[in-house]
Amino acid sequence: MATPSSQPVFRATTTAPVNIAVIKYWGKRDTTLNLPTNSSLSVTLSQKSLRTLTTASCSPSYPTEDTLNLNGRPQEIQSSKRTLACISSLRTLRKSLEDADSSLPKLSSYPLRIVSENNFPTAAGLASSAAGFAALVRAVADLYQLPQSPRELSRIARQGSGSACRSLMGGYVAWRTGELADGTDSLAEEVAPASHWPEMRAIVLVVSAEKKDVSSTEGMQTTVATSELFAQRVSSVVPERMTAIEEAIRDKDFPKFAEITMRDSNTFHATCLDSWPPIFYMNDVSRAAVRLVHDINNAVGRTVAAYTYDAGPNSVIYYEEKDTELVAGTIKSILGATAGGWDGPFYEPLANVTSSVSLEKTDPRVLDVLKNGISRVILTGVGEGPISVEDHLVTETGEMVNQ
Ligand SMILES: Nc1ncnc2c1ncn2[C@@H]1O[C@H](COP(=O)(O)OP(=O)(O)OP(=O)(O)O)[C@@H](O)[C@H]1O
Ligand SMILES: C[C@@](O)(CCOP(=O)(O)OP(=O)(O)O)CC(=O)O
Repeated sequence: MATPSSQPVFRATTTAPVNIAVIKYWGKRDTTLNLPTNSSLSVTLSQKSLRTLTTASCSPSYPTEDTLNLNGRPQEIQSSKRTLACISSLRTLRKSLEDADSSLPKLSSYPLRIVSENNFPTAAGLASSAAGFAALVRAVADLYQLPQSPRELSRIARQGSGSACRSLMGGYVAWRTGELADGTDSLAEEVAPASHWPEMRAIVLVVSAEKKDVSSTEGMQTTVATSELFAQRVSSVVPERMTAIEEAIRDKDFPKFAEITMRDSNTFHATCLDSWPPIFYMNDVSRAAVRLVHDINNAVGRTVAAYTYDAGPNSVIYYEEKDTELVAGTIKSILGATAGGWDGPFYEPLANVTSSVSLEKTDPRVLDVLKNGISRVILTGVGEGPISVEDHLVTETGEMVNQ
């Protein structure tokens, strides 16, 4: 795939983070535009542990079709309406810049070569689509030197995967459902930067890195069509929780943040169970982690930990740095220091942690299920949005860098 050196190759590379919602997006009111039935709110996680790296490049010398290579494998993007929708919106914005300034190179007319890698399992409930589409949109927008803000770009990333619109920003991010039929007001916005509440930590208990049975897209449509609980979630439960959790974030009120987070995860999974046929994302290991978190909070006498589950069995447990020993230390005492492959940017401080909460009231079977069921533990925390880097996955002459 060598490119003649006389032809220029334009490149831009970015990293993008995953985000884990504390008020869940579940349900679409428009499947083509990918518009949600309710607002949602997430915490962007540090890219020191989980991140997508994407290079967008274009050249007049590339073969005619746009291409995307993910983790070393060519993807069928011509049949991926979502990827095509993102690329087409970005190209239209570039074209209008070129129409207004004839001195600009005609990048919008060149084929794109996009190369991406996720440093964690794809399609396994670790929000790869969120980081992946956010990185794709940010990288192409940078390549095209678009002036649009992350908020404006979130409208485009949303078409790739709803949750991706929240990964264009760091910290605490809301995706407002919007009211307009064309979706122009359905955008993500930063509620607070990571620096407002940098003490927020997250421990990810990887229960399964397998591809899940029911995709989020399919699962949420079944829920919208069949769950009787769902209407109430959308009309009153989520709007009240959005207001309350934004107050909790503003006041850095962890117990309030934690209760809303756990309740919203539970309500979301209740609507899955109430779907017809029912959808199960949590399993015995997930439920054991729920029990553990409640036991830790009871033993400590205040709420120090909050679980949440996406469309899969993996637990994400939020806590504040000051409670690292009580939360991460206790989990380490159950799983062992090395069992489960602990890693992440916040692991080092845990190396010497010995104290933990007494779990004498916890059913020993819960501890066994956790010990046997968790394959990996990632210690991370709130982090920044996409970062522009020079670590290109496409060479100056347009070839893919060997990964
Ligand atoms: N780096 C990437 N670049 C472009 N697209 C990606 C990238 N990573 C993932 N995707 C897209 O996202 C899809 C996976 O999304 P899916 O929602 O099934 O899983 P997930 O996001 O890992 O899990 P969940 O949404 O439940 O947390 C992939 O099949 C691919 O189409
Ligand atoms: C449970 C969730 O993680 C669902 C995420 O759904 P997706 O964003 O993956 O769905 P699509 O828009 O169909 O791609 C909750 C959340 O992240 O808010």
